[in-house]
Amino acid sequence: MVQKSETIWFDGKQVPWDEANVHVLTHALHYATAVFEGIRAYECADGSSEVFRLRDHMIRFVNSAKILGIKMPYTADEMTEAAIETLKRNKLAGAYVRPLAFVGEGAMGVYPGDNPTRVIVACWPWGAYLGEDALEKGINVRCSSFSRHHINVMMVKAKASGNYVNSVLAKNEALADGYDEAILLDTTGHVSEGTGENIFLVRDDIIYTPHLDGVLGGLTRDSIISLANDLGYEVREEPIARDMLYVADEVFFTGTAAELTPISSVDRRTVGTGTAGPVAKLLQTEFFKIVKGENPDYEHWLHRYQA
Ligand SMILES: Cc1[nH+]cc(COP(=O)(O)O)c(CN[C@@H](CCC(=O)O)C(=O)O)c1O
Repeated sequence: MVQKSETIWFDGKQVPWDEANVHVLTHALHYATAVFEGIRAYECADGSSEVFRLRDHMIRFVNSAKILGIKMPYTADEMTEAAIETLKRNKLAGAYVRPLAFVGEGAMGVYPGDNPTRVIVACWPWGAYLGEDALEKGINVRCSSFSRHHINVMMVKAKASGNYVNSVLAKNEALADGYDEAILLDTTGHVSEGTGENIFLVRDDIIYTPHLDGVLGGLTRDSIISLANDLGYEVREEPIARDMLYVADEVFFTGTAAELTPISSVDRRTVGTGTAGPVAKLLQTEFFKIVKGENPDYEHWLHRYQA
């Protein structure tokens, strides 16, 4: 259950959590005409807080609406301020931040007509996305029987609510089969991404990740690629066949909610030694130093605030 905070930013106003409601004939409830973001705020060692790559997330948020043709009444800068206002109003030093823009009530039917776009920002504490042990010990995953969207069926660069029906189907199947998470292949059978994460593998100290064509342009993926390059690793963005995962030295997920989560087995095949490998551990350690404001080289990624 989500741990409630006091208020939610709703169309420009702070509204009590339990009063942030909509009508059941809200267009987006029926037709998934909605886009969202997942952002994390972290409490830093010096007592301040920061929101990781906040403006980059809000640029993606506005672009997601543009891709879906949903009118967006606020700019990325206005949404950036709305997130900070809501974190401070709720005195949250660390939190998960969820902006959502959705087509409201009015006309029904596939065409949303001139129904209004409603926009919210909700913030709440959210710990380890895939379980407390996951970050340390890794998780067991399966390749899903569901393919990731073809890039001309769903617009995967948009963080669109409708894209997540595919994720829910894959996640439900994986959990029902005794796994922690699913990896989705694309319609050509190449490795795509997780239900809510990007994916990386390591082989002979070279890091591989699927190219951006068919996956959400993850900001954690982007950050880890920059960090890996800065640490001297070669990162190759290229098509990856499923069995490359089976013989990899390391495999791991990245995402705002998942942060950097090692994968210990794929389709019941142990990855490397079955625990977090040295490259994943190094990147995870350095990533957490960055998001907690302990590495000044990456200060430009941090939007500081005082809860
Ligand atoms: C499909 C997908 N791919 C990659 C990513 C990683 O993107 P980024 O967060 O910018 O590094 C996410 C984020 N998934 C968000 C939603 C999770 C949820 O269950 O809701 C998140 O991690 O916040 C995805 O949903």
